[in-house]
Amino acid sequence: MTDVIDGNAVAQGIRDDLRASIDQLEAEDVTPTLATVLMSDDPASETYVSMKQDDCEEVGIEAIDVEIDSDAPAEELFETIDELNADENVDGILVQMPVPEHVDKRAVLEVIDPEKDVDGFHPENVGRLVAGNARYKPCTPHGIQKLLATAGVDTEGKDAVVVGRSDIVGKPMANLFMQKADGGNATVTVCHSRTENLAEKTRDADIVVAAAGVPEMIDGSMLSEGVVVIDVGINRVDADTEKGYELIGDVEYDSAKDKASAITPVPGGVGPMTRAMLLYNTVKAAGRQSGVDIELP
Ligand SMILES: Nc1nc2c(c(=O)[nH]1)N[C@@H](CN(C=O)c1ccc(C(=O)N[C@@H](CCC(=O)O)C(=O)O)cc1)CN2
Repeated sequence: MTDVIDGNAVAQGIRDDLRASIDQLEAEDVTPTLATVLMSDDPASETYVSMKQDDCEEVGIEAIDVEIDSDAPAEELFETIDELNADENVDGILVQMPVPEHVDKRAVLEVIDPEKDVDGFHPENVGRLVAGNARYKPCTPHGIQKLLATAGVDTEGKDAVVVGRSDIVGKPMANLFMQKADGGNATVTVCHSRTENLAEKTRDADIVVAAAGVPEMIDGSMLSEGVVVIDVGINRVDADTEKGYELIGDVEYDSAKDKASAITPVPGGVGPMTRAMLLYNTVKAAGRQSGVDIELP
């Protein structure tokens, strides 16, 4: 029997558990506050930001919603970040990615105050993560570690193959898997668009994290019996549905499920965990910046 890992349920558990930490902050008159900044007309990005706002409301995090025209000058975004950096009431700042092409993404990540960088994308936070002393773990790979732990998958000594080398998922995931820490101690292979014989690599894996953004690029023929499959892909493809599209992962679900001991679905797998770990980082940021010593789940 394949364990279909229910990301919605695990994420709900994290949101419920975070209530106790938020209560600890509230007892000291601290309301954790997250500012989301959206500079995009991409419908998927709009959906994610709106879901993040709703999640904040559910758990008692104050959410500030900043929207900037996608064709506004880049300076408008930089000025907004400066203001949010200076605002003592703001604990966390999230600039939804991707930003428009005329905006220098790396410069954006560098101007966010590292203490407020709840995405964990600032170079200082990336460096701390690689050094094994993370301030804020990036939300998606952190969420995947939580999913694996909840599903009882021990990564120690396992062969983990990460397909995709993005700054948001692939690179931090590979780093976390290789660390001498819980959720790490794996032997890690990172595959990408120039990898030759991908199927040979994925067939050797105990754990496959598919994060390439290519619909159904990994199917059952590329996997070994008993593998754990984590599907990060959330691809909108045209379909005859009410919304006009359906969500497809980077994994061909049915054939992969036949091989897997555990697998995440799309939707309802990694996506909700990305959002839950953003709340976690925001509460952590509020604790750090207020000096209130909170316990985190
Ligand atoms: N600043 C950031 N930008 C982006 C990040 C990030 O971590 N920080 N990650 C991705 C996308 N992402 C976060 O914003 C994200 C993706 C998916 C979901 C989600 O909840 N998906 C649902 C389905 C939602 C739907 O109906 O479309 C699911 O999988 O069940 C949340 C966040 C890029 N940008």
